Amino acid sequence: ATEQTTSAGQRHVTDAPIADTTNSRDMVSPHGAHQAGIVTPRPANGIVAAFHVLANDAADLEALFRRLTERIVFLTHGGPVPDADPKLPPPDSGILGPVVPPDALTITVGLGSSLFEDRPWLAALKPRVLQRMVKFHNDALIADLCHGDLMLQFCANTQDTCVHALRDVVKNLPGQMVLKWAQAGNVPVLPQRPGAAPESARNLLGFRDGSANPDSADEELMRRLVWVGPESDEPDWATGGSYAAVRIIRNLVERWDRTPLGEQERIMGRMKMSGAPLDQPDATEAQVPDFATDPDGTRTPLDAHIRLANPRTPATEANLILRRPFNYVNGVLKNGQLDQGLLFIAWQADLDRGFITVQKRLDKEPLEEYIRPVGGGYFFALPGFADGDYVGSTLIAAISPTSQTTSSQPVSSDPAPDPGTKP
Ligand SMILES: C=CC1=C(C)c2cc3[nH]c(cc4nc(cc5[nH]c(cc1n2)c(C)c5CCC(=O)O)C(CCC(=O)O)=C4C)c(C)c3C=C
Ligand SMILES: [Fe+2]
Repeated sequence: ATEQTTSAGQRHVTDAPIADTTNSRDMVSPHGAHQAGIVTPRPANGIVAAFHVLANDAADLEALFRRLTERIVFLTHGGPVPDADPKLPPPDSGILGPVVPPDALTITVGLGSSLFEDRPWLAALKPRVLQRMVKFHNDALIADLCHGDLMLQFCANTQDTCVHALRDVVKNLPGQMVLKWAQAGNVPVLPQRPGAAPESARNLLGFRDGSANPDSADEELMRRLVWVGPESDEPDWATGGSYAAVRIIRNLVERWDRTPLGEQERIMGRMKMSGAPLDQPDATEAQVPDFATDPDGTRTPLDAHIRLANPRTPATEANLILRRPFNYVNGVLKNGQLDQGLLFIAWQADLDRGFITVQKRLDKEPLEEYIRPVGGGYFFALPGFADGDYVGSTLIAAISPTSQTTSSQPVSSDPAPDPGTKP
């Protein structure tokens, strides 16, 4: 490294990258009626990590949730790391230095269907439409990249902060959960022109992604589309939660980059550079397409991605989802192809009505030739928690004392007890 002296007389290593600290003091509260990281603004970086949970009874699960909450509260607020004793492993990985910045970090906790199904004392409390993700038409699912008892979504201004938080959780909850898979991603931060409407970030197919997303700042809309409400058919403990559909979707970028621009635009249903809908090509990405006056698909093909995903009929209003994806770049596959894609994350109040219905409409779409879903899962994001409370407390409170008396029995994946012996 070359060194130079700054005007303040300090030595400065010029070829060492210096993290952009402009926004490192941004703090997103982890507390509230809903967990952070769902309708809070999406920062530039994210990681989704899925875990096996080792809890065998309600007390174990409560201890896990309480420990996780402690880490979430510390990491999202930031602060000095504890002093290290040279004779012991350091309490912090040190990646972010002696003071952890909040950096807009959010950590969102979701539960997979296996957590409930594998534990008789939890089974009755499973959210109504929480289910194991099953294969869709174009999926080539890799078992090691799918499902999980518990999912954490980390979002922050920098990837270092997400990595630091993941390492912290893994280190601080040994014996409570074991990492199964993780996928990192980011969205390009575009320079915003002063006074101009914000523009959506681009995905790795080069298109703006997010143009027609429901407005996450519209509380009434989010109440309808994203949050499980008290009037729903869900168990009471789930009020304030939300369903996540996570999909790791490879983009076959070499093939896409050799596809003519006009074909790319017909596949998506939007102009590549501006994001305008094809039926109003001189408009902006904010323009709403008018499919009703184009019933034969002359302007927007009937099988265009946006037309299938959202036909914009009164009936399909119920299927709207809140997308919060990240792009991922994983290097090179064994066959020499670039391993890049979309870490698709969508939030909804009802998984069947939302993601699953939309994905069924997208099955066999022309875009399938250029994408391959390889992983992911469905998770239920726990309701929010107040300062002093812990994430998952409503679920723990709902576990009936009778089921807890049998709770020391092993989970179903362990050998069944000998029927001839008394517990
Ligand atoms: C099942 C849900 C969806 C999956 C999976 C999905 C994958 C996927 N999408 C793109 C690129 C774009 N999608 C766009 C819009 C869009 N996509 C979905 C759903 C899924 N996409 C919806 C509901 C919508 C909104 C439709 C509308 O309301 O008009 C767009 C257009 C811009 C935008 O509105 O965001 C792009 C571009 C890729 C590359 C991809 C898989 C890799
Ligand atoms: Fe899409």
